[in-house]
Amino acid sequence: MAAITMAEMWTTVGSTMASFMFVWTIIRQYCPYEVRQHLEKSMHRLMSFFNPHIHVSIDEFMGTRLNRSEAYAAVEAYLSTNSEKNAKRLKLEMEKDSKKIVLTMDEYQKLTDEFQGAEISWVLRTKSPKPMRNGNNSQPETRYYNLTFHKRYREMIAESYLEHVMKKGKEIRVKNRQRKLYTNGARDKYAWPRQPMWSDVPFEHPARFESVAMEAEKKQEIIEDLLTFSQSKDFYARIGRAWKRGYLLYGPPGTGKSTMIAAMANLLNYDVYDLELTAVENNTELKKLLIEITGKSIIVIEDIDCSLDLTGHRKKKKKTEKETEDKNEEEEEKKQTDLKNREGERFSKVTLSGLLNFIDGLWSACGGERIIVFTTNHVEKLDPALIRRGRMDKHIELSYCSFEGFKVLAKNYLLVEAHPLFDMIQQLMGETEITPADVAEALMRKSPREDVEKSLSKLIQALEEAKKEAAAKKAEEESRGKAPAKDDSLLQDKKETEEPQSLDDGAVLL
Ligand SMILES: Nc1ncnc2c1ncn2[C@@H]1O[C@H](COP(=O)(O)OP(=O)(O)OP(=O)(O)O)[C@@H](O)[C@H]1O
Ligand SMILES: [Mg+2]
Repeated sequence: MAAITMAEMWTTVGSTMASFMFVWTIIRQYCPYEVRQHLEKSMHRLMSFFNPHIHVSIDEFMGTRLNRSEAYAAVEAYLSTNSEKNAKRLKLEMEKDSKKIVLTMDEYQKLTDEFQGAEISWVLRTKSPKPMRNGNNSQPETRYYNLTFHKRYREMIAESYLEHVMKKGKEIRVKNRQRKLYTNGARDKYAWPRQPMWSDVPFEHPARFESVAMEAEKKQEIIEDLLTFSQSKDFYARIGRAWKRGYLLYGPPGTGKSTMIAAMANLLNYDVYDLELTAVENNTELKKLLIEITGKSIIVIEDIDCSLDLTGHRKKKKKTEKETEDKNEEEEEKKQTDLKNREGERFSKVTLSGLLNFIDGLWSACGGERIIVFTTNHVEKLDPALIRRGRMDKHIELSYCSFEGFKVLAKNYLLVEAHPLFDMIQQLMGETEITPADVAEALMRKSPREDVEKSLSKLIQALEEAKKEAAAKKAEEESRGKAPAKDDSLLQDKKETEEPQSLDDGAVLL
């Protein structure tokens, strides 16, 4: 008897639900949008009166459809790890600028999360946009995440959980994003519509610190320095300094300066902005470029000594030299006008002070978390003001290959850690200088038949040649040294008339 009553009850519930759904479908179809909205709102109000749960919605777009909400993207990333493990209906997505495919929860899939003892549930829903006045509904549905939790956790969710979701979500997005290599050199300034200040390509350099030939201790010190910097947001805020750090990489060509920059970017997961100073017209343009640079980036100025004449040295003003100086200035002016007029000639007015402002003036703090790297083959040519600590905080010399450096390359290129020929290589390396680039070239396999022994022999040959060359050069220098040094006095005079100039240098002509 009871079973029959139960069955009857379910039939009644079922038919009531069916009637309700039927009526609701008719309402949805035939009721004007405003009435429907009104009914929905009233229903929500009625339900929330009895419901102990709080709902928070996070829309995909803010204001216009063009702005995808940062919060939505962060939630999506945060939930992606949870979805991969727990959701049954997933969607595969590959976001613009992301190097990884992401599995996100599908619409109406529910996911639960736990935080400080609270159970939180997330659902991805869609909502139809408001129809236009003419009744057309051309806009697609928009998505939003709905977050539900019990009202007793209200404060905790608002104060800690949402912050936790945003932080974790942003971290995941940074990890998954496709890093970029930007350059300012390839822009046509007169093109219309205007081209962006920086053009970019995906940054895919494979260099790693493990493969950089360098003494282990020195390498470790650089790695620690970089990691400490990237984790010191609070420290920099506390001491009142912009969150940035300058590195000066110097050494002969082929010693791994550019390779190290790529390794730095890969270690920290930063973008790289390769700033071509010769393509920057003036300080204002430099400032504009700087504003566009986002955080988590390495700004690189390669061969700073060649980029601009930024040494800041100028002739001493002696009274007796006044006339010559005037004449020189006239000539210089003429030279500049000639250059300006020459078709296609670039005229850069980037000054040393402009560059210094770029590095550590008021403008340097915008964007946050950035590393500035200068590379040069001639550190002695640079103005001390440019590379003093605080601007270029860490000076790293990359020099000729040491035996320890060679062992890194041998392990990397030949997969060997020891070999009978190593002793001979060590001895030769103590007698002559060879760049890591030359060692790498010798160790590079040129045919499938080349084995370890052959590669090491090629290196020994390269070392012997380098030794011979160095001996020949030394002999030539010695023979020149014996000849009367006719230019020495002149050189001395020149040195005396030069002195470091203050930073208010004028325009520099390229
Ligand atoms: N320290 C190193 N460790 C590993 N490989 C190196 C190292 N130095 C040079 N190489 C190899 O030599 C090549 C040239 O090196 P890289 O371009 O980094 O030199 P560089 O110091 O930037 O030279 P330049 O001053 O001419 O710009 C790289 O492709 C790399 O394979
Ligand atoms: Mg280089």
